[in-house]
Amino acid sequence: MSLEVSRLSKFYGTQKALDQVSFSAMPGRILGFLGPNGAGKSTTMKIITGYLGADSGEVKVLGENALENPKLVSPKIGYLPENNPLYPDMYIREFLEFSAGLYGMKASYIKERVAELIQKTSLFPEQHKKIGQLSKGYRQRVGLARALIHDPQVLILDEPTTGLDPNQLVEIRHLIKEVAENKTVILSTHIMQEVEAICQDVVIINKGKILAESPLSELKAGSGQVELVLETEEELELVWFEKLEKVRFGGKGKKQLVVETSDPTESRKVLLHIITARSLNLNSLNQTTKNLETLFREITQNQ
Ligand SMILES: Nc1ncnc2c1ncn2[C@@H]1O[C@H](COP(=O)(O)OP(=O)(O)OP(=O)(O)O)[C@@H](O)[C@H]1O
Repeated sequence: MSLEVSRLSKFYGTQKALDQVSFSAMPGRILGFLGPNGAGKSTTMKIITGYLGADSGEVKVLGENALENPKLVSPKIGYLPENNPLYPDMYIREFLEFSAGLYGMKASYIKERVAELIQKTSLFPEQHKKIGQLSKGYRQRVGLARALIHDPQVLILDEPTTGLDPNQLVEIRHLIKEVAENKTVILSTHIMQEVEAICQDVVIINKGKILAESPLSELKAGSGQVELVLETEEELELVWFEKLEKVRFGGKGKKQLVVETSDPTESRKVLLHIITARSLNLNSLNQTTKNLETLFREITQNQ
């Protein structure tokens, strides 16, 4: 484990923002930190990165106690905060050189490192612009380059793709995936597709409490539930399928039925029996695992 968060609690006044939060992250993997608005994601990230104190609990980064030794730990962490604070009047190169200087890097190495990161984050075409003149996607690249400048082993990214257009979104995700190799990455997001696209592990937080922590594949498989999606030529009625427990119409309306089941073989038999008995024309019958969005809604709404 390169990052271990244990029983972290945090109050803002009388409001408990974090309640015994524990989870861990491993090198070479991207952990999706998922939660609705106000769940406690940014608060957790600010505590890990030393920007905020905790009321109780422990954070260990590469074996070091981050809350007790922030100066020792902060060089090991790269942080892209939610609002990506940058200096709009600075030029990209100037800003990155300035940031590198804050880590006490040698002047002779700074230029080389900045050039390397400009290349890596594809900032090259915009490199002569001031930060204030950049599009949001390019500003995120600068934020990422800034977070990576000291080659940290742990990377904390707070909603790195919020507000990006679909093309920028794909590019930034690709970039995160690329820079994540050999690092431990925690990425907070509301976007389930993002987690499905680039994360191997998932932690779900709601109202300051951890509700799930698992590899993504296990979370999806472990629900034990699959969905059968049936499409017919004719409109259907839910009462015909009352033998099956969880049945609803799908997104396509009354010609599409979704059956949630832990026994797909038996449910498929029942469905086909009804189709035959009612002489309906079957267009398709497919099986899918539950997507993360459905699981997330179930996990957070059952709290
Ligand atoms: N500085 C603060 N003072 C008082 N309350 C705060 C402060 N920062 C956060 N909170 C509250 O703590 C809770 C957790 O907030 P936090 O920003 O950590 O959630 P989040 O999961 O990052 O939300 P979002 O996805 O909306 O960014 C919220 O109820 C929020 O209003």
